[in-house]
Amino acid sequence: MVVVTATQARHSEHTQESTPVLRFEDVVLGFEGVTALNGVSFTVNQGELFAVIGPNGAGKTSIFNVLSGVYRPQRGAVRFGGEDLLGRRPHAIARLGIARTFQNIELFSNLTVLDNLMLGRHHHHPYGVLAAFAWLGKAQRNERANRRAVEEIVDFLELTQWRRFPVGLLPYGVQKRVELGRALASEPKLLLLDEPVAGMNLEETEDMARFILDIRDDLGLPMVMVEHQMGLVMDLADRIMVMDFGKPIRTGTPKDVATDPDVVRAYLGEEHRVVEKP
Ligand SMILES: Nc1ncnc2c1ncn2[C@@H]1O[C@H](COP(=O)(O)OP(=O)(O)OP(=O)(O)O)[C@@H](O)[C@H]1O
Repeated sequence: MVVVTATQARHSEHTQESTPVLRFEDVVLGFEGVTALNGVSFTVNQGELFAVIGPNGAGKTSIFNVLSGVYRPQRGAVRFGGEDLLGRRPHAIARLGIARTFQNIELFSNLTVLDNLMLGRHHHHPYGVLAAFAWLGKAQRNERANRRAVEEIVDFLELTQWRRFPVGLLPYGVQKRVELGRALASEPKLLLLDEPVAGMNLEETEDMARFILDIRDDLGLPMVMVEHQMGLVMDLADRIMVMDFGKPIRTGTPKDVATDPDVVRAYLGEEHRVVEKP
């Protein structure tokens, strides 16, 4: 079972102490004359929501592109579980259990919600086409298991009323939720959220925030989130890494980061000082 019956431990305050699932070590990535990442290191712990923030061009998307195998850095190491990710192609990294959502929705707009989610499970078809003919019974059982898993995700993300609608007809916020569901459908071990609330209105943002917290708290799934909306990051993240010009300038809890003078100066600007919550 995928989502609801998953037996992962609920999120606890111990995330900081557990063994990291992801290690990004001294990564350097350059493009003809531009250094996108200049010695970036961080770890993500089991069950942790780790956010990356920074101004435009700071290197946030480059981190995601390295993690998902789109870019290969010139230096450094990236380890996920026991595996070295560098040099692996995107589909091989996806197979290891890293799923990603995109800034711009990447779904099949003329297919239904259910069909888009089924496509998210393509790693879970253990039989090739020929084998499926030979072992039709097993393939059918497999198909039924995939359908059950997809229905659990529909339920978890409250998509029931839209499940048979073509995705292209749905409100933007719901489409972003379907994209999140597609990423969950692959049963990832790490989820990368690329600006999950970009372009959303307040209600859609609040819904998405709730689902992100449910994923962390109910499924214990570690996440890396890039997001511009400072309030959301401060509210949701366990730890935040603040990037500037390809380098982390501070990594810590929202409180640590919000009160760090370098962060306030370099990124937020004095006039945008984050007011600490009581
Ligand atoms: N494929 C590429 N070719 C050349 N330069 C690139 C490429 N990808 C990123 N860069 C450069 O690397 C730097 C970091 O870019 P990146 O997209 O990672 O920043 P970002 O923090 O995600 O910015 P934004 O918030 O605008 O998305 C920028 O100077 C960018 O122009």
